[in-house]
Amino acid sequence: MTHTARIAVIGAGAWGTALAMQAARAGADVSLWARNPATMSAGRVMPRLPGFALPPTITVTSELPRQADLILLACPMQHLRATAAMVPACAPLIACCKGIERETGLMPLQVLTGLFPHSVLGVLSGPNFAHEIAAGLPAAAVLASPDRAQARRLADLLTTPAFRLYASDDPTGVQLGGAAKNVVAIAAGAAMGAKLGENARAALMTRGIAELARLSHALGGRPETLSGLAGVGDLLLTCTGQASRNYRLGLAIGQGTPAPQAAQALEGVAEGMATAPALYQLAQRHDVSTPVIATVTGLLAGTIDMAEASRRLLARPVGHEFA
Ligand SMILES: NC(=O)C1=CN([C@@H]2O[C@H](COP(=O)(O)OP(=O)(O)OC[C@H]3O[C@@H](n4cnc5c(N)ncnc54)[C@H](O)[C@@H]3O)[C@@H](O)[C@H]2O)C=CC1
Ligand SMILES: O=C(CO)COP(=O)(O)O
Repeated sequence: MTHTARIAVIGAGAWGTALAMQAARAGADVSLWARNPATMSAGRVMPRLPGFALPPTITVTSELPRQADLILLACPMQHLRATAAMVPACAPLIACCKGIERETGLMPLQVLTGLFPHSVLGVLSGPNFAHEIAAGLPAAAVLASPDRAQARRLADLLTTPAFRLYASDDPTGVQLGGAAKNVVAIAAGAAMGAKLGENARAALMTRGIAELARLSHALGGRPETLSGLAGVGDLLLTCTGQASRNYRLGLAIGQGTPAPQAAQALEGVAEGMATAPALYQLAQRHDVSTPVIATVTGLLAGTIDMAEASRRLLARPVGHEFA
């Protein structure tokens, strides 16, 4: 008899809820840890996923897992450390958030490694809007872990025909892709909000990928990862999909709303807000030039406005494309 995998999802935001639904579809026995489980019961519409009712196959709980085959951490990046610290090291842990820790400049796997030095660890990332995953629409993503065989084994636990989870042993490239795409999406949204045109957006996206490539190279990520699902794939989705919160944050800023008000008006977390300054600092520490990330950081901090942002990027010397 084959064993039914027990998957614990920590965090009942949009992404945690959608991942719990996906894990149930993959045949797992699923528990979903919510900070406020009273708002979630079988058949009731889920708070962070309007239009979707909680399937009866998912157990919502305020009890942290004591036994599991896989734990998915699906909280916002800036709460990963505190959330993970509550979880017993009883199973492989996968960080499903995208971003850089503001205070330390660390990526999700680095945060987890500090807390769980002896556990199997990984990250999950890719072009995935939660509401589409919840609806069971076709999608693909990457599960990366330093050990290729572990990555494949864990990815298999969540894979279904409609959700194609590829394995990778380049967590650095995968995490940088997920972090940077949110910052570039703010730039893309701002360009559209300020009516700079589709050409400007395409240029920002492409130059954003060039910044990501330089940063990833400096930090030991592999170039092919950036052309994959967690790199270009997610950047394309987030810079063009109207459902993206980071894109919508940029759109509002481009239309003249100050960043704090624009962020407050959003439903849910826009990770690029905290990640932009963290990524910029990381780039500076490694002597990597990242003008798009620097400009977004200035826009978010309110130290420059949209006109100055545009002026600064356009005033840069035009050299060789891949210099
Ligand atoms: N929503 C999406 O389409 C996708 C989101 N992600 C990533 O998943 C992560 C979580 O995002 P969402 O689920 O969309 O968030 P969300 O915006 O739907 O919900 C935020 C969640 O954070 C929780 N939270 C708030 N304060 C907290 C605290 N102090 N400690 C712990 N948890 C706290 C809230 O209870 C809520 O569950 C982010 O890193 C995001 O980039 C990744 C792929 C898709
Ligand atoms: O990560 C996402 C899609 O892959 C979700 O993007 P937003 O966080 O910008 O909504």
